[in-house]
Amino acid sequence: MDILRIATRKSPLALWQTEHVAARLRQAHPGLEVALVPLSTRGDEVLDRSLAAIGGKGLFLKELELAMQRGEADCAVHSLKDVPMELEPGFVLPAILERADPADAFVSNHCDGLDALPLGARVGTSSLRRQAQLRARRPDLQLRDLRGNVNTRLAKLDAGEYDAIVLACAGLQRLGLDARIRARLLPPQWLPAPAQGAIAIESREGDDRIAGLLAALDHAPTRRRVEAERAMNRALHGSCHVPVAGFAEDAGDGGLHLQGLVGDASDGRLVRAEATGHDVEALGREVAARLLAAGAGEFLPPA
Ligand SMILES: NCc1[nH]cc(CCC(=O)O)c1CC(=O)O
Repeated sequence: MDILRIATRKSPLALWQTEHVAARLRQAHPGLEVALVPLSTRGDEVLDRSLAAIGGKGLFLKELELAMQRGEADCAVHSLKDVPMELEPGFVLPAILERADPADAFVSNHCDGLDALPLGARVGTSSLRRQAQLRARRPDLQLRDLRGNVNTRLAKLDAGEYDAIVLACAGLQRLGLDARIRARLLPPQWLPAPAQGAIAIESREGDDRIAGLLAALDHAPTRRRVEAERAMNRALHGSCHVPVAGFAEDAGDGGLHLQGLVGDASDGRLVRAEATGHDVEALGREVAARLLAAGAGEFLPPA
């Protein structure tokens, strides 16, 4: 009997996403045995410093890729927003699942939204992208670091360390925590991370049997949208060290509308750009070029 082994991180959200992929694969391929291979990654272990500070592209991917290289797993499940713009050589993404809610969530125990926060309120997020957009809208807020998995972050909010925190709606919904979402932070004013809300499956390049099994879960409209967002981010040399946001949606005529934003997490200056097009790579590069023409280069690390 055929068996497919899926490498996964061990956080509750990663395990939910991998169980979801496993269930979809069993449904698509009756008779296929699907097993999980849970692994620790450096991104999960280093909680005391910000991800931007410890650096290292693909902090959440490395150990999973090593397991695939050693032949201990056939594929790995990721949140696509955590996958670097350039994959490690020798790996591919044969499946990108239909996108869940891409929006960021405002979570608080006493306020209904960002504008309702009292002057000088404490807001927790370690994401430079979220910090820049918070500063732009509310320069008075005190921004505080907040790391750890979704449940850890909620526990710190509940313990009173923050007046509000910002998380991805998709993660909260997957964990059955929708009730914690007090407001959705929405485009065009607030943009999510490129590919937020999309799950991707990675496998070894040239492993056509595995890629063929995984491809049954690919959702072409989602792939187009997130590829436009990632092409923009790639052209800006974006990573978790850079406050870049991007969001593509269907323009109606088979084309896509892509909005992008680059900001400064320390002073809240933002540069925005948008464009519409059919070629996702060209569209991503076009929005990146417009952002740079509008001065985004000042907020980006030297190329
Ligand atoms: N950076 C961590 C991370 N990676 C993916 C998600 C949420 C799920 C998704 O975007 O698909 C989260 C948590 C968060 O940002 O609140």
